[in-house]
Amino acid sequence: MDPSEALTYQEISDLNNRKLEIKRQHSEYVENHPEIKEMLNDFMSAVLLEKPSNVFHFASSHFAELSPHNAVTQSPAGYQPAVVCGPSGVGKGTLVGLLMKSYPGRFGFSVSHTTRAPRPGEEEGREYYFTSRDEMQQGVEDGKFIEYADVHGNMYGTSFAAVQRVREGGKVCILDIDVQGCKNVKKSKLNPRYLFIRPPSMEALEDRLRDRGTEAEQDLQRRLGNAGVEIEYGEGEGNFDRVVTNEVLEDSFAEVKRVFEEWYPHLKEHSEEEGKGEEEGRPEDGEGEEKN
Ligand SMILES: Nc1ncnc2c1ncn2[C@@H]1O[C@H](COP(=O)(O)OP(=O)(O)OP(=O)(O)O)[C@@H](O)[C@H]1O
Repeated sequence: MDPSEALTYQEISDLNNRKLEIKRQHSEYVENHPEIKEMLNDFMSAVLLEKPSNVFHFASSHFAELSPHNAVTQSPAGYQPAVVCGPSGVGKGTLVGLLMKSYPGRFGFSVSHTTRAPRPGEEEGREYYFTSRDEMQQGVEDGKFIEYADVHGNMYGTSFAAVQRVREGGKVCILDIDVQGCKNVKKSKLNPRYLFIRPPSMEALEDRLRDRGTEAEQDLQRRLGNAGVEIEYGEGEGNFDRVVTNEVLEDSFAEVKRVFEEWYPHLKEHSEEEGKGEEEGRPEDGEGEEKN
């Protein structure tokens, strides 16, 4: 080789650094997307089970089931669910409530399972599916839950079947969840759309939580303490399909509507006027019961 073509020490070192940086970015991406390994493992298991003669054909139908295009065009499984995630107090519930009002009958919430006893007035399958700890643990072991948590000695969780029921009703199932729940959803096979709502600043977030007045000081501090890493995760490359900053509510809601109409074009056919009075109910969590 012509010595003039050889790389300088500096160039080699730059190349090595670039290689390390790319490797780091790849690992970070894979770590933030546990569904990749899950998907590949699933594919491998399906191949070994079926032993197809044409692996290319088999792969194309196996992965076609996961494609967002298939999911949003109304397949027998219904519309692809949507995760709305963000730190506590950012305005997820407010924005989701406005969405439901704007598109009556188009969205639904899944009914969670819980091991706590029903309260007076609560109905099986309306507020919750009430179950025993043994039964719920068995369900978790059998992979029936998308996500679950143990809160103050009771288990709560979202089952695949509950989301499926909303989809079968022809509605888009919305999962209004925190970052921890979102990470669990990512480990599951649900394959939803992911929207992250971020606050314009930590000060604005604190003001909102204080003005809402639903948490004691210690709980409020805990929520604010978690918000920093949650926002960092929300802004992380490739972690969410879309990120919306909730500053002026009117503007952020207009943006959220644009995102949803892009994801679910059938929403454009529906106006607020059409379904007046047909407001969508969210299963109430019950007073003082806080799962995050
Ligand atoms: N753009 C906004 N500007 C000012 N206040 C807002 C805005 N959006 C929501 N809020 C207010 O902030 C408070 C928190 O909103 P909300 O309860 O919807 O948050 P959240 O993200 O659902 O919280 P959590 O996860 O704790 O349920 C509410 O009092 C709401 O009215």
